[in-house]
Amino acid sequence: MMDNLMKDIRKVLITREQLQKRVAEMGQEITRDYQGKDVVLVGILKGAMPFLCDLMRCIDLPVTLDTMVVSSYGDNTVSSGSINIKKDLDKDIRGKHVIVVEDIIDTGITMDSLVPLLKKRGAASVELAICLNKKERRERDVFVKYIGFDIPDEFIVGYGCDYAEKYRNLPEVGVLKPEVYVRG
Ligand SMILES: O=P(O)(O)OC[C@H]1O[C@H](OP(=O)(O)OP(=O)(O)O)[C@H](O)[C@@H]1O
Ligand code: HPA
Ligand SMILES: [Mg+2]
Repeated sequence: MMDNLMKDIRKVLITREQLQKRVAEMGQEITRDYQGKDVVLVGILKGAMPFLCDLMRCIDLPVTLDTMVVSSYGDNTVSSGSINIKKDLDKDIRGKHVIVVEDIIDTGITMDSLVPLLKKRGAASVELAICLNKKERRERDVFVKYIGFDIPDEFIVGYGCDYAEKYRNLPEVGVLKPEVYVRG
C-alpha cells in the first residue's frame, strides 16, 4: 500500500495504526475537558489537514471549524521570528474556547506568535493540539496541552508534513532517504 511514496522513505517513525490510536485518545481527552463549552477548532493549513480531519471525528462535542494560513518563513528558509497571516479566520472567536490544531511544532515560533494574537481577540481560552512535537529544536517556550508524539530532531514527512509540498498525503510519519533531497 502506498508503494510509490513509501519507496522514498528510509524509516517509518510512526505507523498509521499508532497515529489512529493516539489521535482517538486525544479526541477523548478533548471531549472530556471541554464538556459544555463552546469550542472552535482552528486548523493551521496546510500541514494540519490530515490530523484535523482525523481528530475532529474523534471529538464528541458540537465543535465548529475554522482555518488559518500563516507563514513565518516568507520566501526565506530562516524564520523571520514572527508570523504573516495569509488567510485569517472566517468567524469572530470572542468568548469561544479555541483549540489550535497543528501537524508539528518545531522551533515553536509559529505557535508562540499565534496564541497571543488569538487571546488578544478575546477568546475565552486558547490551547494547542499538536500531533508531532520536535522538542529538541524549540526556540520558544510554548505550552502544548495535547501532544500526539514526541519525535527526534530529524526532518520528517507524512501525515500533513511536507518536503517541497510533497508527501503530505503519506498516512504514516517517516524520514526520507537522503537521495530524495539530492534529486529534489
Ligand atoms: O514550530 P515552527 O518552527 O514554527 O514550525 C512549525 C510550522 O511549520 C510547518 O508549517 P509551514 O509553514 O511549513 O506550512 P505548511 O503547514 O503549509 O507546511 C508546520 O505545519 C507548522 O505550522
Ligand atoms: O520535520 C519537518 N518536516 C516537515 N515540515 C516541517 N516543518 C517544521 N519541521 C518540519
Ligand atoms: Mg511545511
